[in-house]
Amino acid sequence: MKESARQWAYQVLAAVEERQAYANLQLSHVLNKSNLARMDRAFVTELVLGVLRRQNALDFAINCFLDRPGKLPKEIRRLLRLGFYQVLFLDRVPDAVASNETVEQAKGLAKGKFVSLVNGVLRQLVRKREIPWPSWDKNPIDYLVVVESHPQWLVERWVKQYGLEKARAICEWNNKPATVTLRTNLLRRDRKRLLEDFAKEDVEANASPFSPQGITLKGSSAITALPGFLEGLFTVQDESSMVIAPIVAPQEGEIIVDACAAPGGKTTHLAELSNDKAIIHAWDIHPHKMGLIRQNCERLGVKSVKIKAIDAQKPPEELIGKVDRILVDAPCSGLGVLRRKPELRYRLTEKDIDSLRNLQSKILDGLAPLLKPGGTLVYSTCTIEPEENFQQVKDFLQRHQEFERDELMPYLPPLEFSEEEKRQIEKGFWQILPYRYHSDGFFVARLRRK
Ligand SMILES: C[S@@+](CC[C@H](N)C(=O)[O-])C[C@H]1O[C@@H](n2cnc3c(N)ncnc32)[C@H](O)[C@@H]1O
Repeated sequence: MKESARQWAYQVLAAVEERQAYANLQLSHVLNKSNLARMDRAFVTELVLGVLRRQNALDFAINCFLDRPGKLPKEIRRLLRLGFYQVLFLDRVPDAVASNETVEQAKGLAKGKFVSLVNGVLRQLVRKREIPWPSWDKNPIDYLVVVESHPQWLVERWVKQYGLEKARAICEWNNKPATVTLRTNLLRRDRKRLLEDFAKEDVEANASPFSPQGITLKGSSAITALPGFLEGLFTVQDESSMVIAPIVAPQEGEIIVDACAAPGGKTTHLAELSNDKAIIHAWDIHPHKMGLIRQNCERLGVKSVKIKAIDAQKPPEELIGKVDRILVDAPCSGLGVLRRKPELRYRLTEKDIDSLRNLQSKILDGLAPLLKPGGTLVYSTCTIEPEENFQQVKDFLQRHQEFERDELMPYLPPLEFSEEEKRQIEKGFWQILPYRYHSDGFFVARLRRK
């Protein structure tokens, strides 16, 4: 039987929902197995990420056409989400094709019992198209929950923390497709030359303002097929993440700890910035992630990294007082990267934020004694929750009077900071909101042992 992009998309969505799989990992797993053409692969990706980004809106629309929405079996709802997404959000798929293909798929689900319901609901949608969406002016919270598909608790949290307009900007940004950005491997190329290599191969790419190593790609490219991938001339990294290693500012000959390192994006950056001549300890609690760090180091030709499975809450005692710089790129709720991981918003709860906050403070406490006097501690997360960020740092400084905030501005890229950002940066930390620079959301603080 000919493989269909829609069937693969359904399968990935089922794995995300039933087995709590990560959509991006499941997509690459499934696409590697399939014999789909390039365009069809892009279509599967678009369907999966699009349906996850718009899940609440799709459910709201589907429910408008059902008498008893609660009775709809899960697999039929999943299929209808796919059908509705194509009709409501994809201009290039004709309505008739979207409906017919969805009805075809319904024949293979729930013993074909819902074919006529699926058919009826989709025909009505195509005919009527009017969905009574909540209005931004009358009920902004419902609007963000339904139209922008974010859970109520999160919307309320962001509105309280950031106000309505910013919360809306964050939610809207989370539903945009993510761009691909690369970091030039300074050990092997400079950015100008890499951009020239790309231009010769007709790969559209631009220099990023975030980092002298950063490159933004136009459109979606298969990364492993880009010129220079196998030779390790670059690595994939979001622009916000590229900001962190320069803040650590590693120097040749120093002892550096990257305490939460896997898969090694920032470890290899630290190695590049120190000309591969520092001693970089790359730790992560999960032994199975060691291979990822190793692969990245090998492909990029990095030799100065010592990889070990270590719980950063209990680091080796022999390093006490010996380390020049520590990076804690902490495990966090990841709420700054929802455009890359759209399913996360439906999985996280406020309790998760509390337990992560606990873990983060234990990791910071565990690592603090390793630093030499005058040493640098950089704490970063890819979330925008104050408890995991500003408050975490404030609490740490309360508990550890031997630490103080350090100057941050000299280490930052030359962006046009808002007044609010400048005020933060003066205090030694910076919260990047995801829509602000069209990047991932990130937080970073630079501290110094007195
Ligand atoms: C945000 S990710 C790190 C990303 C990485 N720095 C990079 O740039 O590629 C956080 C990492 O912390 C690790 N982690 C969680 N708990 C830890 C602990 N107690 N000690 C060390 N690592 C931990 C997770 O396994 C995860 O790989």
